[in-house]
Amino acid sequence: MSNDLTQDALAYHAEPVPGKISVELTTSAETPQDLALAYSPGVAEPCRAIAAEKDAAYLYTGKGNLVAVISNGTAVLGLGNLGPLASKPVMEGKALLFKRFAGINSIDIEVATEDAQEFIETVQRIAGTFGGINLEDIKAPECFEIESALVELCDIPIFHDDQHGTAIVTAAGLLNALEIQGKRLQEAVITCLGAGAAAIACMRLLVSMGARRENIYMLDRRGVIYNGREGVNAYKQEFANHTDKRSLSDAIAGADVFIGLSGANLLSTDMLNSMAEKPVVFACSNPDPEIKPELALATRDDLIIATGRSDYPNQVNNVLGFPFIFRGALDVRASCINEAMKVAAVRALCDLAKEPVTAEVLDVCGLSSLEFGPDYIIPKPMDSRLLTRLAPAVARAAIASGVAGIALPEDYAPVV
Ligand SMILES: NC(=O)C1=CN([C@@H]2O[C@H](COP(=O)(O)OP(=O)(O)OC[C@H]3O[C@@H](n4cnc5c(N)ncnc54)[C@H](OP(=O)(O)O)[C@@H]3O)[C@@H](O)[C@H]2O)C=CC1
Ligand SMILES: CC(=O)C(=O)O
Ligand SMILES: [Mg+2]
Repeated sequence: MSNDLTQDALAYHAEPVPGKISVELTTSAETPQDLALAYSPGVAEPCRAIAAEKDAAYLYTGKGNLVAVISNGTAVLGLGNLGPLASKPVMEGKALLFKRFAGINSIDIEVATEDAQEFIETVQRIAGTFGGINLEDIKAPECFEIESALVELCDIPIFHDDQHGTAIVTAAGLLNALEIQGKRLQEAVITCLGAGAAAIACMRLLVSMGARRENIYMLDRRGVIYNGREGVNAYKQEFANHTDKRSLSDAIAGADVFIGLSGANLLSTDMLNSMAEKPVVFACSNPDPEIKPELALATRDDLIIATGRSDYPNQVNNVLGFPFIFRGALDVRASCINEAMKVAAVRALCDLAKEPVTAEVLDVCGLSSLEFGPDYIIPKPMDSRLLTRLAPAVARAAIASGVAGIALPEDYAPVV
């Protein structure tokens, strides 16, 4: 890679052919006999079988290993409302990650509407084609209504990645970072900048895992969300606090944890200096974090910092979650991705980070050594054990919580 990220990134997306994904055949289509099976007349047989029993679609079509990545482009990374077409590189990117890390076929679909009901109806009508649906980069608060409606309407997993993928990876990274800093989630004071899809879901999961609701200060563009503030939607209201803190400077003074799910360069060095000793800073806005790691580390040396990016240590990004969570869910034909499955993924991620890093990962990262500690709180996306640890943990949790459609084979070993 040269020093010109813009040129490199555009060239990467343009060559060898435009985009990042393609469709391949899985069976022979070379002879008239092949075509007589693949198309007319043979194709009528699986059609009849599926018409008689819909689960036959899992036997005779690609449905069971196909996930749609669906967006309307209203919250593209931290870039804002770029619209559906401009979100396509991100959605193709998610499809790439599904295939690369979990062997899941994935197609991006960009829906041209900002109306929640229109979006729901569009997705509901095409949902049966897929084994699961990954909603992506849909802004809050519409994303909450969209996801819960589709969960009710569809019998396949519907998963808003920016909510739950992010929450799972953030919770895992935070539990490990706090352990290294000698702190406990139950006592940690958490300042969360951002009150959208990712922030609300992250704070909800942290509370369900032991964080104290009253120790969380959530902020949006207008500052701290406090009891009695006007114009606060129901989702933000869940995190309204009894407090006279109003600004980020007020809310971050003395905090143990900063979680940024907002926008670029919003955390100043003065704010960082005002945090408690041994703080944890997750500056997770993409592509540009709330504070650059080099600036944060130059400001104080007792912190642990993570970002959402691949080019710094400690990548707290939903890529560590969604491919493997869907792999586990698809492999047992789960009807949804529930809390038990999410918590199983958090635990598996936490545990994997404490195991020795493999030579394969060190090699691909260009490192000679790496171990659990301030610069390694969470596994690297290239760690092939993510698949073999997270997918079975999620699949078993689906079975134990009664949402699996089929049993897991005893010798289950997911491969890409
Ligand atoms: N690392 C990771 O894995 C992930 C990172 N993210 C990042 O999180 C961010 C938010 O994404 P998402 O939740 O999907 O988007 P949403 O549009 O749903 O939410 C954005 C939130 O950020 C707040 N915000 C934006 N700018 C500021 C600001 N200057 N000061 C304070 N708050 C601000 C908004 O405030 P208001 O409500 O007032 O408009 C809103 O609450 C993005 O940068 C995204 O890249 C998201 C998912 C995964
Ligand atoms: C990583 C991701 O999904 C986001 O930043 O929106
Ligand atoms: Mg996203």
